[in-house]
Amino acid sequence: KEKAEITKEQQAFMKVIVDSYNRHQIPQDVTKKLLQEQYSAEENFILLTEMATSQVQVLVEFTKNIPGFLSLDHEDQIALLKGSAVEAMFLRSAQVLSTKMPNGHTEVLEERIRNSGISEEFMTPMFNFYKSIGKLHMVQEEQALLTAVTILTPDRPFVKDHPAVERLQEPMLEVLRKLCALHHPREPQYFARLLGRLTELRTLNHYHTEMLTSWRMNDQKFTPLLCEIWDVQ
Ligand SMILES: O=C(Nc1ccccc1)[C@H](C1CCCCC1)n1c(-c2ccc(Cl)cc2)nc2cc(F)c(F)cc21
Repeated sequence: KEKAEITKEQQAFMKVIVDSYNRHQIPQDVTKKLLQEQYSAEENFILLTEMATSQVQVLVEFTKNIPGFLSLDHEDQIALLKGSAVEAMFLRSAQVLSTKMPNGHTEVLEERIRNSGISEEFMTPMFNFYKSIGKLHMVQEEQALLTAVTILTPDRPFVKDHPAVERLQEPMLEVLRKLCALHHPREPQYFARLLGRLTELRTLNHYHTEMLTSWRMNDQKFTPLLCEIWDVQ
């Protein structure tokens, strides 16, 4: 009989991660701002750099609460954060877009993003990803754990002690697997589909530098933190 039920310690472990994820939410003001009006490409770019900078700070706080993360080699901690920040931002963006909104708001939000200044060629892969995340109807615990699993990806560039990261990621994947079975009992493949989204997320990683440098405006300015995290400037 498969160990289906979530044990007491797994519940405690999950609570730490979900509480931290909820505490470290990006203020939904990016959607409020975007729903207010269509900004120029310049204004949207500034909004993106502000949101992305605060998202990285929030991501660091969230990651510090992942059990065992702070006992990893310090350089590996940096490599994991640097390697997952862009994916965490796209994952968060997808979750923001798939949040239930009043009638018509999602369509307006989508329109504003399409006209934000991102060049046309990146719209399809980006919105395909957003749509595929939306179709999963993830519950909050799944979102929090999926973000933690993304951060604890052992094969990021420059990670030295892979096994140490795997040892942290494995219990997370185990709890996530049980959560998926619990919340999506009629979809036995749900967990596999969820992990498949992480592969799609990596492809967005490849595009992100070009998405930024091809933003419809000249001499894009980045914060020092974003220069660190995004391979720009
Ligand atoms: O801010 C953002 N995303 C963010 C959210 C949460 C945390 C950090 C960043 C930007 C907006 C986009 C429109 C201009 C202003 C920034 N954003 C993106 C997005 C991010 C990076 C690149 Cl390269 C392209 C698009 N996809 C989004 C989907 C949403 F539902 C959405 F609401 C905001 C979204």
